[in-house]
Amino acid sequence: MRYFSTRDKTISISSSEAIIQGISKDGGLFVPETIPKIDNLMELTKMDYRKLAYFIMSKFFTDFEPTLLKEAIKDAYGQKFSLKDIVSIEKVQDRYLLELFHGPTYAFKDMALSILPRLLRIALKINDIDKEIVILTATSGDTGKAALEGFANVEGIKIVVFFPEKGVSQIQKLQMITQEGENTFVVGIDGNFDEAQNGVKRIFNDREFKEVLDKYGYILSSANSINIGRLVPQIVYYFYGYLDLLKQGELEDGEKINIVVPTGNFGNILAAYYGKKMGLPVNKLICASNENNVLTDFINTGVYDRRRELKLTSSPSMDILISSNLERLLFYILNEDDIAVKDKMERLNKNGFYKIKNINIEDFYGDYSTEDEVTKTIKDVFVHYNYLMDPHTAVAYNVYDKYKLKTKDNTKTIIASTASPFKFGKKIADSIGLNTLGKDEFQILRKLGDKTEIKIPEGISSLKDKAIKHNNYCSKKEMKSMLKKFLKVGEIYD
Ligand SMILES: N[C@@H](CCOP(=O)(O)O)C(=O)O
Repeated sequence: MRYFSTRDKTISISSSEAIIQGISKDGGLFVPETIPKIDNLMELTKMDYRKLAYFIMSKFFTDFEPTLLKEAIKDAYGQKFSLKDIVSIEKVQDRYLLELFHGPTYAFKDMALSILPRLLRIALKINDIDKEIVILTATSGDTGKAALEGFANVEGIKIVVFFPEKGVSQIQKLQMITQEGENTFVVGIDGNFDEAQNGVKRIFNDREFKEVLDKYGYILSSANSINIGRLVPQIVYYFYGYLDLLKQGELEDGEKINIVVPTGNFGNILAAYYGKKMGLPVNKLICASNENNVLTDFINTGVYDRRRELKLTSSPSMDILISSNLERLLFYILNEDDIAVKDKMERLNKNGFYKIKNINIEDFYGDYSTEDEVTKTIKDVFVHYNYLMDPHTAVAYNVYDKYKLKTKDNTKTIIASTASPFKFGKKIADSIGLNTLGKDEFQILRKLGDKTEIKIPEGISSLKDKAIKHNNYCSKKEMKSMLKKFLKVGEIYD
């Protein structure tokens, strides 16, 4: 399988090269030359998560030696996940919540970032590269910790995470700044996620700086879903969720489902889109946004317009106005026209918006939730169904409620449940009516655990006593110099 850039199909590289590069040198994202097809789903119901992961990933990562890929999958989806089945499906009201947060950092990002480090190391060997990889990551809260956890103490790799200092929850911040590992570097920036992501992309596109890094034996890669090595592992759990419902007799073979995804950078829902194109029987992909509803507007009007104020909400991982992975969807809805994709991306970069005439995007439905609707949903679902969900999942749950009201569509529906509620303790506690006045985050978490009789995840409660390991802060303009300081590269280090 070869991989093209969404902006230049003459760029054709292997899957291992695409995983190493992360983002194409022309700024585009790598897409597979064809999307493999899967039929006879009933056959796959016999597979456990790891076997299914291999079955799917091996179709995309075709230059990976089968035994090495199997070994990477076995190591990745092991004891770091609290469930033998890695994910779980919970029926709440009339829908199925696909819980993706039983990994080491309690967010769905673990599903891919548990294996990306292993894929990267194999990819380096395939391409006979003996340089040190510097993983550059911009996070709005969940990716950062999942990347740090995945890459910490991995030989030959350094992991650098930039996060919006004021744009993540207290637990998300603590998870990152207490990260151990000499090869880890965490920096809070004075901007928002989009500025962090733009800063990372600027560094990726800085040819001169990359030559300097090369002189010091470094090459850059990405842990964000712009990396195909992040996207492909995220396809697996949508098949797994469908097959689990098939096994349970909740679905007939071939019966179509809707999939609702709380969406920010578009990597998670795009994985479901790939699943649909591969043959997963999907009716609608419901893209659920918070009040940063740039994607809702795009899906409904064909206009992508980031010229609006970025709102800080209770679902910080979705506080994004530049959804990077939408570029891959554009590639398909523009009939794989790389020139057209390049033009739209340049317009977005220069003018802040672009328009797709006669947009053909019937695979998707878009809507959003206000903060008040999120609060009400968290409370109502807890009170009526005794199910506690995090704010991102509540966005998806509420958007699905509105979808059903509007369309009267009764297709069975999976909702991606993307994070543990205990990463957002104050919001959840306030939503269900607990008194949090004058209490610190850990007192609130204890109160929340007592009230709901849910055990606080060990990795969250233990943060209370963890030492702060990273105390770095910079302006969005100083990201490159912070990186140079960490890597000890550049004139002063020559
Ligand atoms: N929601 C993300 C933002 C980056 O998304 P990614 O899927 O491209 O890593 C976060 O939590 O950082």
